[in-house]
Amino acid sequence: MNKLIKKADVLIEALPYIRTFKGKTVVIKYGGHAMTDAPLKERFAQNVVLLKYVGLNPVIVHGGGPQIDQMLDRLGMVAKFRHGVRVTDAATMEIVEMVLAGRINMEIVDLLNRHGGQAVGLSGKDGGLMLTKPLTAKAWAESIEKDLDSDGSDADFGFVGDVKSIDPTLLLKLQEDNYIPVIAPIGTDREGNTYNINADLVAGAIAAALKAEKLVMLTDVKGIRDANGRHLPTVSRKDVQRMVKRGTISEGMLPKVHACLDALAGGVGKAHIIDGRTPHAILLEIFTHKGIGTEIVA
Ligand SMILES: Nc1ncnc2c1ncn2[C@@H]1O[C@H](COP(=O)(O)OP(=O)(O)O)[C@@H](O)[C@H]1O
Ligand SMILES: CC(=O)N[C@@H](CCC(=O)OP(=O)(O)O)C(=O)O
Repeated sequence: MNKLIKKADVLIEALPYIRTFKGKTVVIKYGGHAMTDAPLKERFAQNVVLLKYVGLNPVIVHGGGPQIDQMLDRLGMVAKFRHGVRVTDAATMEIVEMVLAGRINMEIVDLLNRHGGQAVGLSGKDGGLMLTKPLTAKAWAESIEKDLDSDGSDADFGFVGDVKSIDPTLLLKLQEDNYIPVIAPIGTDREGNTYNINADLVAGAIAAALKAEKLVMLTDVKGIRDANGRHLPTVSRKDVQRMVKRGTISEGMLPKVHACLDALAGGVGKAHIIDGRTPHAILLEIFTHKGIGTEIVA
């Protein structure tokens, strides 16, 4: 009996959050490192569908970096990165689009639908959702606060893009009809060139365009660590800026925190970085007092 009462207590703990977030949008970035085994993927889908059923509007933006690497390897092609960005020539772009907008996007849509959601797969190309521009080495250096020229590697990234603008009309229409949009980080410019975009950047831009209540990034670490390796449950915009300057935040965490700060500046309520390998990470972060990851507050 006690066990059953505890179960009810857990549901009740979620009540104030369900009330607060009812009707609000939550953009979830599902990183390739968080898509590990099948049971974890099922739990991800259950979490997202539950959010929808209790009245939130989840929007998924997915990555798939490790899965692109695997496919390139199978085809005998070599994955090349410079400053955390995949150098994307025309042949690599074809594979990136096939893996992200094809395989991974469809897999997530299928998972959500099997768990009772009504998911729709998109890329930035659909319905004029996203306009893309080439990402120059200079712009990237500025965004990760590094001087790329100083180490002699300011060469072009190829078909790598940055978000120029988002038109949320299609997403709002889908939300109105109760669909869950699942977005691959691929877009075009006005000339029709296809670009590969870091999924963190796309998630941040979409969260800002939708003025989402929350941006939740699922990755493969517990959240942000301080200089002594201690987990930080809450950080402010200023804390993050200081940590970036000191080099405490580096590598793959840089585009993530930049996307989070941009989203907050664009009107998003809170950004969260959580370990997507923890079962039920999304529900634990959104519906419990303590949360499990790092929240970044404006
Ligand atoms: N201060 C920090 N706190 C936590 N992780 C950090 C920090 N600085 C750098 N990192 C690195 O960022 C990585 C997360 O980025 P990445 O692996 O690119 O994520 P994803 O593939 O999910 O987009 C972590 O594995 C960690 O090595
Ligand atoms: C330009 C660039 O690097 N694009 C990424 C897009 C996928 C991504 O961001 O995937 P994760 O979120 O799993 O890292 C790539 O090609 O790997």
